[in-house]
Amino acid sequence: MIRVEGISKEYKQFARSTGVIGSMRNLFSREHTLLKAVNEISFSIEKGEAVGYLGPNGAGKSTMIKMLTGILVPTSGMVTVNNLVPHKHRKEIAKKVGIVFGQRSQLWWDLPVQDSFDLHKRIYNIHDTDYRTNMNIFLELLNLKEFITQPVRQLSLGQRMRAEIGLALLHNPDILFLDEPTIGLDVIAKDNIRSFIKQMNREHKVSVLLTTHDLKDIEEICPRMLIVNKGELIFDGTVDQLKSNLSPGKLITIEFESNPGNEVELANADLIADHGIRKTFKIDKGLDSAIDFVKRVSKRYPIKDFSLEDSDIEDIIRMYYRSLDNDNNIGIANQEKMSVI
Ligand SMILES: Nc1ncnc2c1ncn2[C@@H]1O[C@H](COP(=O)(O)OP(=O)(O)OP(=O)(O)O)[C@@H](O)[C@H]1O
Repeated sequence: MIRVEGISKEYKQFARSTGVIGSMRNLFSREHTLLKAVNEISFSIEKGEAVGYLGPNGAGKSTMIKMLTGILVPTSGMVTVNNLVPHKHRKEIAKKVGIVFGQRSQLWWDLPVQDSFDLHKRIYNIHDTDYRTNMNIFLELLNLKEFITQPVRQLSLGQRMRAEIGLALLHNPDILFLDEPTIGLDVIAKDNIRSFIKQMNREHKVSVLLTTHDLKDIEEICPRMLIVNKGELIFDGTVDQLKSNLSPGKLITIEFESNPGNEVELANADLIADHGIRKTFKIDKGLDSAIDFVKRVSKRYPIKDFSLEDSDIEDIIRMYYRSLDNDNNIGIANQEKMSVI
């Protein structure tokens, strides 16, 4: 469905001098440097997949979405969406994809929301039956009925985003590109948007490619994620793979029958919180060693209860991004690069 082969995008970045003399100089000299915003990236996305596209600021995410939707022309490499080259077949591609840019609107600002949907129907030549079916779905699931007659400029951010997503899906596209769809939304609005996107993906088989800084978006919607850094693809795998490869460990909280003091056997574990009979340990490896640890401890000290916690995905990604900054990607990032890509 989406094929990206060795795609790169270079931007010319012009050096601009400041001050009056500098401004005069800018008129005549156009010195520039080349920035590789996307550097030889390859991946493919199959029908019905939901993929998160993740990376620190400036990693090249929006640039990739713009190339996939035909807004930008790649400097080199091949990209096809439904076997079409996006920048050469913009009209045909537009019929097959829906696009939502969190920071930009596709709705008509001064018109009631309904008018944007009616205009979209005409532009995309949507059949009356399809239009009615989809409008009914969106009125209910996105709760558009709450504000469908209001001008777009009067909508809250959450309402506007619901309308944007409905509009992007009105012509039954095969693929939905979302560039930071939950940016600036409150927790409830984010939840609503996520469950709607998930439903469209799972039930209607709309493929989804989503860029975001909110890892909950990825966790909720996308079983697979691609991570980019400085234009390069550095991870392609599932959220669970990333978690198990990078997880700093599991936390085990044990409630003892009585306080065992400092004598608890600590092999393979760090004591990170000590509240007498309740102690929390961090285990470096996976689930097996955590259970082994509990078994071992329980043989020597009577245990009332215990609980296991995974590291939060936010912690894992934070650690991953930090490792990218260190030692030119030596360490976790490179191990990951080798083991997953
Ligand atoms: N039109 C442009 N001209 C020159 N440089 C650009 C242009 N657009 C983007 N860039 C540069 O390309 C790099 C990648 O930008 P891009 O917007 O794709 O990153 P991003 O991952 O979407 O970032 P963010 O998470 O901050 O939105 C950045 O260094 C940016 O400054």
